[in-house]
Amino acid sequence: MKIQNVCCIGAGYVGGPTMAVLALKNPDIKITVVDINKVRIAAWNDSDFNNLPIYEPGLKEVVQEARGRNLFFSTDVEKAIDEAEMIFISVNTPTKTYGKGKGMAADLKYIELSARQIAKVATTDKIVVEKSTLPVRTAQAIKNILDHTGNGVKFQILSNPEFLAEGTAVQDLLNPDRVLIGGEESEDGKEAIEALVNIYATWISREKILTTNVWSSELSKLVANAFLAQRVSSINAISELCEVTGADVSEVSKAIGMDSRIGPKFLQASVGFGGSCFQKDILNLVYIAKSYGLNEVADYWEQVIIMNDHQKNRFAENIVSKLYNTVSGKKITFFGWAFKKDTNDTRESAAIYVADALLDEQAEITVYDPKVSEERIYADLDYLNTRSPEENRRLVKIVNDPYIACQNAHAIAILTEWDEFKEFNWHKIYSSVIKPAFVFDGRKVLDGRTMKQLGFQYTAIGVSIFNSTS
Ligand SMILES: NC(=O)C1=CN([C@@H]2O[C@H](COP(=O)(O)OP(=O)(O)OC[C@H]3O[C@@H](n4cnc5c(N)ncnc54)[C@H](O)[C@@H]3O)[C@@H](O)[C@H]2O)C=CC1
Ligand SMILES: O=C(O)[C@H]1O[C@H](OP(=O)(O)OP(=O)(O)OC[C@H]2O[C@@H](n3ccc(=O)[nH]c3=O)[C@H](O)[C@@H]2O)[C@H](O)[C@@H](O)[C@@H]1O
Repeated sequence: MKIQNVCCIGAGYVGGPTMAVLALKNPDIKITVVDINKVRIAAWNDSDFNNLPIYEPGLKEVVQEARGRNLFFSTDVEKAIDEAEMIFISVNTPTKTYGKGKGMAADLKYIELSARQIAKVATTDKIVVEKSTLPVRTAQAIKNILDHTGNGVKFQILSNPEFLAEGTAVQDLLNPDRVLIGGEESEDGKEAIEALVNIYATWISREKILTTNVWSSELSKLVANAFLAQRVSSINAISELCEVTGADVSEVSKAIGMDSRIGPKFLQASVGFGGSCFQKDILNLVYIAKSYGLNEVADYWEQVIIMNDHQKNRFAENIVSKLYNTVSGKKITFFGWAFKKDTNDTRESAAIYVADALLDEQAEITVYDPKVSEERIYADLDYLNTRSPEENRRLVKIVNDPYIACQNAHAIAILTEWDEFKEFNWHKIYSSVIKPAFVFDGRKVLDGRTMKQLGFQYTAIGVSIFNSTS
């Protein structure tokens, strides 16, 4: 089966870049990405490619080439569904904030709405592809909704989870470790799988395209994120031990990572992992395990989140204790607000929680982040509901110049590992801050020895206070 018309519901961090690359590599397939968010669609269609709603290195160039040729962004959801032979569902699946499973389970209301909309509009047979990250067995629910439309249309459901990481989305899409496609084991199922394999095979070698049953595919996505987050929590747990024993966590990471069975990636100690998915997907995994009565399994994975919360808290506590047990009325400069470098995404960023803890202690915070907007930072703080929006605006200032951000600061905290922080004129910064000049490096981006030579009281995650050389 040769697919000629594809629709993707959801023009977010996954739908936008994924479909842009699919369109780039399949110029003969018409791909329409739809969203109910008019502002987002307008930004995808902006004549200035610098105004795309998502910042990802290389994305602008891909959209520039494909948009208007075979890639389209639209708010006309029904038309795009009707015309498509294959429909990707790439809507958000946040943690539930109400009712049963609150704070743990995935909220599938946007998935259900998408399925209902497909059921309502479809007049020809469709392949529906789960691109969003979903609890295992969601395909069953989608199939139930679709199969009860009563209009004779046949649907095949595939699971095709996305493994891209933000900041490297385009590279990850162009050169993925693997593509995973789960489908029904029937003849129709196999045909649907093959149709999707063919789309990816235009640029990815077939050995990297893995096909499984639907449930393995759905579950593998949750498990992949859980394993990755577990590595971060594991090394972060060790970072605390390093701080009290004189070991240096970077040296430990290197030493263990050289064992080919462990490997060097994802062993970077930090102020805690953020991002829209790690926490949400592990909580979802925990919820699923509990719902099957697998309490030990649930407890095991929950510990990854507990450790991550602890890491964020202790970073904030350390700042307070080093600043003579009070930050009340003191200016703390944050370098970085995004959850990692090279993205403007701030969802679940450690910076939000560290800021909240310091604001509780009556600190005044000035933020510099090269990509995150002022509105976003205030929205993140307002969302917590810890204090009024007016209070957040009074206590938190956002500036575009890192040197102005540091003037008269009592401490500088590094929350995101932006490369440019290494290139700053730290000598100039030293002269403008209040002494002793404290720097708390939550990402280990700076060279400890140089910082100390410049006169800073420099503390980094996972480095012992007794170890003055690193
Ligand atoms: N952000 C990431 O790096 C990754 C995310 N994922 C998964 O992909 C899914 C999507 O994530 P993001 O793209 O980050 O979310 P997002 O929030 O950036 O985008 C989702 C979009 O779907 C739209 N939407 C919701 N309901 C709709 C409907 N009924 N009709 C039309 N549009 C609708 C929203 O307006 C929004 O623009 C989630 O399940 C997430 O877990 C998977 C891999 C990576
Ligand atoms: O499902 C998802 O949303 C995606 O989640 C992660 O991607 P992402 O969250 O974009 O970014 P990561 O590079 O995984 O980083 C996540 C967080 O962990 C932190 N991290 C990562 C690695 C590390 O060694 N140390 C560390 O603290 C990062 O700073 C960041 O806050 C996964 O890497 C992707 O494979 C997956 O598709």
